[in-house]
Amino acid sequence: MASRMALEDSGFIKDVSNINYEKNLENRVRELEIELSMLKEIIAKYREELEYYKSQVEKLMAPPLIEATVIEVLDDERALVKSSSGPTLIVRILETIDKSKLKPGTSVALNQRGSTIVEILPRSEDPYVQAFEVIEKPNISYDDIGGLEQQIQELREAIELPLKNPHIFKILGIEPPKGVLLYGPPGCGKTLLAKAIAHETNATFIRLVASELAQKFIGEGARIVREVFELARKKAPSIILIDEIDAIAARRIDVGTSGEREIHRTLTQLLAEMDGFNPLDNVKIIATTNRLDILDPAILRPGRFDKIIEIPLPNTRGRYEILKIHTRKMPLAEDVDLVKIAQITEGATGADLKAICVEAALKALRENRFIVSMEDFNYAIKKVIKNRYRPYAQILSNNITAVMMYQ
Ligand SMILES: Nc1ncnc2c1ncn2[C@@H]1O[C@H](COP(=O)(O)OP(=O)(O)OP(=O)(O)O)[C@@H](O)[C@H]1O
Repeated sequence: MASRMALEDSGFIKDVSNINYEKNLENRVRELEIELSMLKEIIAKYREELEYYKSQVEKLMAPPLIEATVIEVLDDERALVKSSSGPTLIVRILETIDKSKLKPGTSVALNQRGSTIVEILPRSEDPYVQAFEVIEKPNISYDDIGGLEQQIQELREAIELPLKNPHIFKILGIEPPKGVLLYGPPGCGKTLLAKAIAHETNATFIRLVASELAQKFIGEGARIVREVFELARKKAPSIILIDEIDAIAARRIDVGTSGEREIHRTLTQLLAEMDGFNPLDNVKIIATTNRLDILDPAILRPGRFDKIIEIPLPNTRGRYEILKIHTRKMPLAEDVDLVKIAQITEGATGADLKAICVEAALKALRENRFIVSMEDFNYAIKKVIKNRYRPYAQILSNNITAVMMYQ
């Protein structure tokens, strides 16, 4: 007891409790600092959330924008558009818009006054863009087409010559065909030919898939056909490609259902558009079909699709030419014999031959080789045949004899 009193007198005990007290305080300060920084983080998070909700409210309160489709970009500041409400307008382009993305057919949003393009809409939201595709100048040339020399010649006479030298037809007093119908099995180069013709004539290429008009754009077919011809005239010289025309132009026994009536309206509009322009205008129409036999004779009348060209399955020489094109940039091993491949792929379409080349190259790549061998091609032929055809491959020792049949 006496010693404690002595310690107290000396101030030692007081010092010890002071030290503890200060330590406690320091700890508390540290705790509070941690709490403070946590609270700051929480506040920042709430601020962020608040900003987000504010922007959402602003968006909800903003006036609606107007949807439109670009017809033509006039210069850096202005474009011609067709607004979804009907009229064709010349509008300004907001400075922040990436002008390289504005093309005929691009779907855009106009501000509420309909005076300025303020946004480029994603492709999938635009029914027009899905309904037809516009390519200013396709980069396919005649060199990219294997075989089909005679068909190319006929197309050049029917389309390229009147587009490039209309006066020749005037001098001779004859009318070139307005429309050309290409028919034959799928994947043999019909679309490719149409694109090549557009390329060689520097024409705008507008592709309309008729089956989509009939299935996806119900109730809009006739309007879309009208718009396509309007656009083609504005962008002339132009080539309109109507793929799978049988979807809207098949012979019909009766047009009873509303769907049938709608398809008939689309066809009527197409025929009216074709009848309405001069054969020497700068707009040409190419249609394709796999089913010539089911077409309504009305579309084959003079002044409509009065030139019919068959695009058949390629023969051996055609297959060789197509293989040469699709292996043009491929490093081939010495044992690769394209003539042999052409001989054993009877019945293959151009699309099949392309698939065989791609498949062979992929096999080499999978095996870390940068050179494609005959073995890769043999594998690819079997694979493509197996995927697309019924059992037609007979493997005879090291040789493959593939007999392909068009389904
Ligand atoms: N004669 C050919 N020369 C080179 N490649 C070809 C040829 N035919 C087809 N191909 C290849 O096959 C692909 C498909 O051909 P394309 O789209 O022109 O066929 P299509 O006859 O229009 O078929 P579909 O009737 O299905 O539309 C082409 O992109 C091309 O790579």
